[in-house]
Amino acid sequence: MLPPNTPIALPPLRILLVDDQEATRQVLVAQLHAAGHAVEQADSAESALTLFRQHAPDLVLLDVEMPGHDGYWVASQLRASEAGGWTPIIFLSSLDQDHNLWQAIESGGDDYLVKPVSGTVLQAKLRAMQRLRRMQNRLIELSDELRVANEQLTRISHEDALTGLPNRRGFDLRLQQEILSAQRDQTPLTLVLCDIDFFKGYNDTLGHVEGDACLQQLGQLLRSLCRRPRDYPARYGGEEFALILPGTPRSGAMTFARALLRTLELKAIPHPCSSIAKHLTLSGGITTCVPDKTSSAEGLLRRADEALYAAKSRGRNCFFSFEMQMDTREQRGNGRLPPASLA
Ligand SMILES: Nc1nc2c(ncn2[C@@H]2O[C@H](COP(=O)(O)OP(=O)(O)OP(=O)(O)O)[C@@H](O)[C@H]2O)c(=O)[nH]1
Repeated sequence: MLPPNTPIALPPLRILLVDDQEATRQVLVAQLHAAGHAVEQADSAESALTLFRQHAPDLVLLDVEMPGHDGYWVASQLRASEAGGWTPIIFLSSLDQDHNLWQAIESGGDDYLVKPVSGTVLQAKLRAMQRLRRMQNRLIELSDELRVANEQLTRISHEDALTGLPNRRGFDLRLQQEILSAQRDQTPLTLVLCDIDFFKGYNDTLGHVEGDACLQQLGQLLRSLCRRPRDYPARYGGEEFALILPGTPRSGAMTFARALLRTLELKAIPHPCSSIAKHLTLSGGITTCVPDKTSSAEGLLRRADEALYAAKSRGRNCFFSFEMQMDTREQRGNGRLPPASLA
């Protein structure tokens, strides 16, 4: 605990001193320097505005009577130039009428001292300003911390904790944005919904910990297949994943799905109780459109979900598209081999 009269150490101020009288400035500068403050000097209204812009001082000491524009004008200009900010202004004037003080405060000043100002009064006022400055800095720090915390919160709230992929919330937001963007550019937009086949059996046989690890592995695989910067894989919920593929036409979407199935085949994640393969497989629904004003996220999701249902009914381990009127196996039947990746 400090003894009662020990002055608290406060950070020095960067002060803009505005006065047309050089002799007055010299006296004040000596006092301010003695107290450890840094001073910029302006001898006119115009140079005050210029130095204020250049140096963004912590405090302005402002004379009232100057040739040309007076101190009141300077104060109102400074206030107008500070969007959302507030640099303290103390008027120093030999005018001692009440209406002078009133006008000074009305023009944007925070305090008014009548010249000649005693050294003690000036130092006391500056210490009060230093305290305010310290508080202001703390508020800026706190609001920065709050902004960072908010950003983290937004990121976390849009992320699936298990796979690290965007979650349903993040996905819904992105889908809205991509629909608007594709609508504006009149480019095709593909939405893919995929679902692990017989995942209940996987969980029931290997347990939920293994089930979770499998979902993580699939999340990584989907991420690695999304090579284009705006491709967006997400965990839609449970064992369902969704992919937004902007600028991807129907044929491209089919190629992507075939590559995905092929990669899964090569990875061969063992699935002990699938009735269609020894390894983990996916079924998927694809929908592709060039969105118009009637297109909606709900409409696209409904269509992709119906296509997913169709893929399940067609025996699983395939992706179906109503727009192509075929699934990935039928396309394979065209004689083209599926690529292992989409490099
Ligand atoms: N381990 C784990 N399992 C999950 C998670 N979310 C959903 N599941 C499981 O995923 C399984 C989904 O089962 P169903 O909806 O019956 O579908 P399915 O067994 O994959 O059958 P089909 O989709 O018809 O091929 C359920 O057993 C859920 O418990 C998760 O976060 N972790």
